[in-house]
Amino acid sequence: MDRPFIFINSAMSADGKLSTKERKQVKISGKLDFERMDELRAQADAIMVGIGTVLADDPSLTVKSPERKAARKAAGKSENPVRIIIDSAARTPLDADIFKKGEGLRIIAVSNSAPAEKIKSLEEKARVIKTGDFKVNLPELAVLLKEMGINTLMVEGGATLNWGMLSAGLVDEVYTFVGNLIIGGKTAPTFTDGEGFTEAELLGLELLSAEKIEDGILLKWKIKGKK
Ligand SMILES: NC(=O)c1ccc[n+]([C@@H]2O[C@H](COP(=O)([O-])OP(=O)(O)OC[C@H]3O[C@@H](n4cnc5c(N)ncnc54)[C@H](O)[C@@H]3O)[C@@H](O)[C@H]2O)c1
Ligand SMILES: Nc1nc(=O)c(N)c(NC[C@H](O)[C@H](O)[C@H](O)COP(=O)(O)O)[nH]1
Repeated sequence: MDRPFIFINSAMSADGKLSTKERKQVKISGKLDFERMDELRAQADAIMVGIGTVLADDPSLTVKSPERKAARKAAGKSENPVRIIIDSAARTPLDADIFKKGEGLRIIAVSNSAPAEKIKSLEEKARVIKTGDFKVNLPELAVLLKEMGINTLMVEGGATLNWGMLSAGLVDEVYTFVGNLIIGGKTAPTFTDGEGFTEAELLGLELLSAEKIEDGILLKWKIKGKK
């Protein structure tokens, strides 16, 4: 399948959570890891999050550093990568920060069962791509994104989208910043939620690097496929 190089970059607590049991955003990264994330964003052709993240965090998904934005412009690119929301039912709020902040193309991926009137209102703010009957068909979307010239795609989460991408075999590398805190909670989102693999489907990884950053550790993994 001709698709972009796809990596996930998320921050999780030492006990593997992405946020609290109320899905409240937690500042897990320190200054240096946010800097690292900003650099990853600036180097990426596109950034992708799920609608759950948009509804919980209202992220702008913009590049923060003026130097990085200038470097992108000097290279003839938009100051921000393409920003993509995976949103089966077209629930993205029209006043979401992602529409208000920064220049650059926004893409909302919806399923074929999304309400027509919601799609119509989103089309004034973003390019809407319809794929999948009830939930977004991620493999099909990946091929479309590659055809659009997106060669490097950064997935920032959340928990369910990470599952969707990993279980579809669409992820090449995973970068997890493990922060120095415990969040706990049976219902708190983890790095990978969703249905979960059976013993026969476990996903094998190759450790690429482990690096201490401030009080946390950055683990970089290459996906090897079924263990
Ligand atoms: N710490 C971090 O790095 C980080 C990063 C992002 C999000 N978060 C946290 O994660 C939580 C959000 O995670 P979440 O799991 O609720 O939502 P999510 O952001 O993973 O969005 C998942 C939603 O995307 C949609 N979707 C459509 N097609 C899909 C498919 N094929 N596969 C998977 N999803 C599909 C569905 O509506 C699904 O519910 C928030 O609390 C947020 O703060 C943390
Ligand atoms: N790398 C990272 N470390 C964290 O500690 C944390 N909570 C997130 N969460 C990711 C989520 O997408 C955030 O909501 C955006 O990172 C908000 O920042 P922006 O407005 O997008 O710049 N990501």
